[in-house]
Amino acid sequence: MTILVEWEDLLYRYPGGEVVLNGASLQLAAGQRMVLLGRNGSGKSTLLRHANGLLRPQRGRVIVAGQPLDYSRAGLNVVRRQVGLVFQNPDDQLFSASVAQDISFGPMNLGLELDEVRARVAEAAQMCDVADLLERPTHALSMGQKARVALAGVLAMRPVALLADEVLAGLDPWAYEQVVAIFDRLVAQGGAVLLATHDLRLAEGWADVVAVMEQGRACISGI
Ligand SMILES: Nc1ncnc2c1ncn2[C@@H]1O[C@H](COP(=O)(O)OP(=O)(O)OP(=O)(O)O)[C@@H](O)[C@H]1O
Repeated sequence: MTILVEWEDLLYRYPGGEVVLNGASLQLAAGQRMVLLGRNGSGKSTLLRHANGLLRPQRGRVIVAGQPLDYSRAGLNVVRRQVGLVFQNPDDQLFSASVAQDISFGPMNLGLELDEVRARVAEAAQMCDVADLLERPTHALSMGQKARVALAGVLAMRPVALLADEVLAGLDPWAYEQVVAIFDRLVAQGGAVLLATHDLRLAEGWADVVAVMEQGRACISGI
């Protein structure tokens, strides 16, 4: 079993806040569909934000594709190609004027050729069904459209592990099924998907592994 992302005994306290992660350990393996459950404020997003170095633990370590995270700019560039993180609130993820610019932001930052960037943007936009929105300003989208654009921006980086925070919450049933199919495709290609969610349907019907955040730790659940 190839472990793509490993959280090892993390301790994390937000500046001036309380301890959120306290001995949190979890492994996400290639080919896994994992759901992370837990009450509001239990630390699910905080755990996810450690996987690509957005947060740095005060104790413990994060290992991606066998390498402990390197928090230098170059190191974070490498890890952000491997681990894609979709935020809970798409407004935290969308910055550019247009949808096309937003989806191309990540691939442009990788320094890819323009043709390659265009191909990736077209592919990701088509997968997420936002191809007809490419010229639209991001601020003029509905929440469900924003969520799909944010996902397209992450997919355009072609991550091997995709971590998403409540990404399915605001989607209509049709878009929901479509996004689940995108996750399944990534898993079938040897990647892994971890969804932080309150959606028990996903835990019961979709996940291979269900983890629960409680008291600063992630426990693998039997359900
Ligand atoms: N930027 C921040 N600064 C200080 N405290 C924070 C910050 N972000 C989150 N917290 C606190 O850390 C704790 C864990 O938050 P987190 O967002 O990780 O939980 P969650 O399990 O994802 O919650 P939800 O299900 O509501 O999305 C909460 O008590 C929250 O108030």
